[in-house]
Amino acid sequence: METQSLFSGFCSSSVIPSSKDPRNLLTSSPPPHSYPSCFIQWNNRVSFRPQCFPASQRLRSIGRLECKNSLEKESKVVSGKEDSKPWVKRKRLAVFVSGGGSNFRAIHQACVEGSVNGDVVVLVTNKRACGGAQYAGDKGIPVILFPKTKDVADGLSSDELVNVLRRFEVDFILLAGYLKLIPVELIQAYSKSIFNIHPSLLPAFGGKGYYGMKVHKAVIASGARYSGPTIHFVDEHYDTGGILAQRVVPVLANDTAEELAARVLREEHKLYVEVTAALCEDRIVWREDGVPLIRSKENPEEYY
Ligand SMILES: Nc1nc2c(c(=O)[nH]1)N[C@@H](CN(C=O)c1ccc(C(=O)N[C@@H](CCC(=O)O)C(=O)O)cc1)CN2
Ligand SMILES: NCC(=O)N[C@@H]1O[C@H](COP(=O)([O-])[O-])[C@@H](O)[C@H]1O
Repeated sequence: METQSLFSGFCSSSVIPSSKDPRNLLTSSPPPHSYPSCFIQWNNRVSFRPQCFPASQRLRSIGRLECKNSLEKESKVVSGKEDSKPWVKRKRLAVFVSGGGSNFRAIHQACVEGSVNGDVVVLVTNKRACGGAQYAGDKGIPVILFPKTKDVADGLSSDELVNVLRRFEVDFILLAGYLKLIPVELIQAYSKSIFNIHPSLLPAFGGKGYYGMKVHKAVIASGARYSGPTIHFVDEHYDTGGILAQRVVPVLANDTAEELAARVLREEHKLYVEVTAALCEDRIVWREDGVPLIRSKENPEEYY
């Protein structure tokens, strides 16, 4: 498999191509001052745009790129984890963030440590300098800007994003603090394969306008005695997809929104790793009334 033809992605130490010809995408020569239009450049970091690759050049498989100053080589995920669960293909994950990305980091670390039978192969964000994008860059995970807006002219369109995620052979999409509406094109392309974590017990305190601290302030103002994270399937509206998992935390009488947010976030990290592990082990099942359940890893006869 020709490395040059398959180069894709992001490396903070990437040596930028001296020409648009994909075969010369990787050189050891010093990067040109201005990058070809197919590369997204910010904070001395670069990512790629799909125009780099002729439509005929389908990327068959993309291991994790090891960022090197010399010629980069596409490398399989060398972790020995591939045979940790030989009966279940390691899943390829795309994570979408808009902020600090603590849920993204928890999921990535669980993948690296082996508790999740998967790999984060691409990060998608609408905020190029957010903490999640910084972390991805440090870990050599390709970063993609989405959506394209007047302020983010180098963001991808919905169709471009679908194509790029297909090229990365993404199995599941995990939203983790992503604050833009996922378009119907992506939902149709990844049916029952897009998940979101929301910081309240849906259906309460969800929908347009309910994100971040706004959620926790509303919970406290309501007098609710309990809150907690919800992980749900993503449909075309905010927070209305089928609920897959929840955890409950108390709301204390003197809680500030920040204290409640921190308590919920700690549970989010645990819950998202647990659900992602189940996803990557094909343990999601559908009850006859259409409610999604998780099959227990310890006791396959039990569901929750
Ligand atoms: N198609 C879907 N897209 C998204 C979903 C979803 O369930 N279906 N979940 C959200 C995440 N989310 C709650 O979990 C959420 C995010 C943002 C908003 C919101 O009101 N956003 C504002 C804009 C905020 C900004 O740009 O800073 C808005 O749309 O006016 C509500 C809920 C991710 N996408
Ligand atoms: N409605 C969407 C929403 O409010 N999502 C929330 O944004 C935070 C992202 O934190 P993180 O960037 O540290 O993972 C999380 O608390 C998540 O539940």
